[in-house]
Amino acid sequence: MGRFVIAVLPGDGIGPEVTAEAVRVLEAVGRRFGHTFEFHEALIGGAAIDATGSPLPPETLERCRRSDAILLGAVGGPKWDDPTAPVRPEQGLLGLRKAFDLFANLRPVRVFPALVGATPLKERVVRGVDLLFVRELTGGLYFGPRQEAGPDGEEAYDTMRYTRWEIERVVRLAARLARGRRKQLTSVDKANVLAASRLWRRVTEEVVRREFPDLALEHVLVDAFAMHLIRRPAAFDVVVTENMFGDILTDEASVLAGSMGMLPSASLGESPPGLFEPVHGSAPDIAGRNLANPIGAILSAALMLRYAFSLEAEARAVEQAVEAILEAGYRTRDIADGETCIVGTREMGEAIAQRILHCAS
Ligand SMILES: NC(=O)C1=CN([C@@H]2O[C@H](COP(=O)(O)OP(=O)(O)OC[C@H]3O[C@@H](n4cnc5c(N)ncnc54)[C@H](O)[C@@H]3O)[C@@H](O)[C@H]2O)C=CC1
Ligand SMILES: CC(C)CC(=O)C(=O)O
Ligand SMILES: [Mg+2]
Repeated sequence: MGRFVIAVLPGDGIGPEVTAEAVRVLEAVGRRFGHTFEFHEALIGGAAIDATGSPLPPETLERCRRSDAILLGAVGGPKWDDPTAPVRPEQGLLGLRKAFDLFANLRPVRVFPALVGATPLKERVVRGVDLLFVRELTGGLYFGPRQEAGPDGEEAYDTMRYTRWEIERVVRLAARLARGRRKQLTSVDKANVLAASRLWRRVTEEVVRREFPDLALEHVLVDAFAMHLIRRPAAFDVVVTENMFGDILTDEASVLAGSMGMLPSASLGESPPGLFEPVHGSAPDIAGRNLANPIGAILSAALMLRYAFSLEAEARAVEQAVEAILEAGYRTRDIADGETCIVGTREMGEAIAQRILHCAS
């Protein structure tokens, strides 16, 4: 019977709506398995800018530091989109990832059998897809030197910079995960053009051939991979790639799973706390209307149980509850195909929580 402290950072837009459902599900897990989860809310993103002027206030960092894991919703929205503003909501999230050195972002993409019909792709393409993206999260273009605008405002740049050490540690983690799966590792880069990608490919090749000779390793250029991902997704197992490529490819991969609202993520460093958040953003177009799909956030809570607390049976109970509720026909609007029961964010969370509480296995 464990006791775990969780920092909850709801953020903006649909963030508070989906994190509330992930908390509801964790509470159900606590009741069913006899654990105590202690939740402490803190501000991040636009909500934090409004309240304190900073997208990542020191109190939030301190709260996270004193927690075993962090559950986050999403940040950003039109209210804070002024390009001349001195601070932006996204800086809060990037700052949090950097502060805890969360260099590996695990983004599993699984197609639930009940949702095969929810994607515009052919059934034979998506059935059985089970991918794990490992996205480097604290380097590359999102963290390299940048110039917002030159003196005349007519020039700007961002820099993709990687060191051997940054590549080695994320590739090792991806390779270890591949070992526990189908032993297939795909590294995605743009080595025909980018120097950082050539280093990425060289280091990946060395690490995997030397330390993981049992894995099948292939290198694929990112533009072609974007095409393979929707033509033959079942051909891949673990995909490791740099920060921005991973960001873009996983939004694309959400089409396989049926919706942006379906994908979870776990951001891990060498030590706790890890950060657990859905892949999607703050979805201002549907915020505040009980329309958001909370499954990405709920599956992120499952990843928290697995990776932060080593509670594998509990993680599986959440994943099985999601699967069962989808099989039973529950659908939020984004995954509805016309024949199933359309429910709101809260009803979907409640159904999954009830399933966890009342299902024996
Ligand atoms: N991790 C984060 O906090 C992220 C934040 N953002 C921010 O979010 C804001 C909106 O960005 P967008 O480009 O619109 O991306 P988005 O991911 O918020 O939304 C893209 C589309 O997917 C839909 N969608 C997203 N999550 C959904 C859910 N749970 N259920 C049902 N539908 C869902 C939205 O309604 C929208 O049509 C921006 O301010 C952006 O900077 C974007 C990506 C990640
Ligand atoms: C800083 C985030 C807004 C970047 C992003 O889209 C993501 O991590 O998914
Ligand atoms: Mg993204």
